[in-house]
Amino acid sequence: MEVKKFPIAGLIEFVPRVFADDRGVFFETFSARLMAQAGAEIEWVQDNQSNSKKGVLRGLHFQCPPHAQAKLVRVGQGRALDVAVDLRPASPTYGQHQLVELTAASANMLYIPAGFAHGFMALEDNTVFLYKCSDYYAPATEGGLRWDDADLNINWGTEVQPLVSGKDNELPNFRGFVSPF
Ligand SMILES: Cc1cn([C@H]2C[C@H](O)[C@@H](COP(=O)(O)OP(=O)(O)O[C@H]3O[C@@H](C)C(=O)[C@@H](O)[C@H]3O)O2)c(=O)[nH]c1=O
Repeated sequence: MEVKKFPIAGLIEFVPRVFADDRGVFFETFSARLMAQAGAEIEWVQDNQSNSKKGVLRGLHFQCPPHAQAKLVRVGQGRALDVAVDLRPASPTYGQHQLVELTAASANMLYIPAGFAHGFMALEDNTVFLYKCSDYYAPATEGGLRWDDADLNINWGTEVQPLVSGKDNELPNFRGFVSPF
């Protein structure tokens, strides 16, 4: 498993070794030992899956303390453009984001610590998005930011208007945002 780090501290990409043979492929999707070695010793409590059409954009989401969530995200089918926005007030990269393309073919995964907003856009029909969370769903603590916020300035790489939920269309902008982290 290859481990990659980013300019935003705490984000880690894991790229498993994919073993192919006549039957198909095999790869590891999670290793607690490896994550601990990479500096992310997390107790996961919930696994989620969403299936999306091409152009669906979910985000930017987080849960506030005391139910903040670290996430380990990957794509089981299709491709997604994933984004993590640093909302840790003490971080030198506060307000900055990292884009990572997640593909079923490469089986890559992104570890996102608590203190980030997270979102993704499906790049293909039938994109299956799979992720582990370090805390349970707690809707009363949900927060978010607009995916197309001018200050965050995320390049989603599409001219087409993404398909966004009504809830996500109501999310606030980054200007005036007070981080709960
Ligand atoms: C997130 C979540 C949703 N739900 C329910 C609530 C709602 O009726 C339905 C759809 O919820 P949402 O519209 O919030 O789903 P979605 O927009 O896919 O939300 C997800 O987006 C990505 C980007 C994340 O990072 C996740 O943490 C999560 O916020 O599923 C749960 O039961 N458990 C959960 O953990």
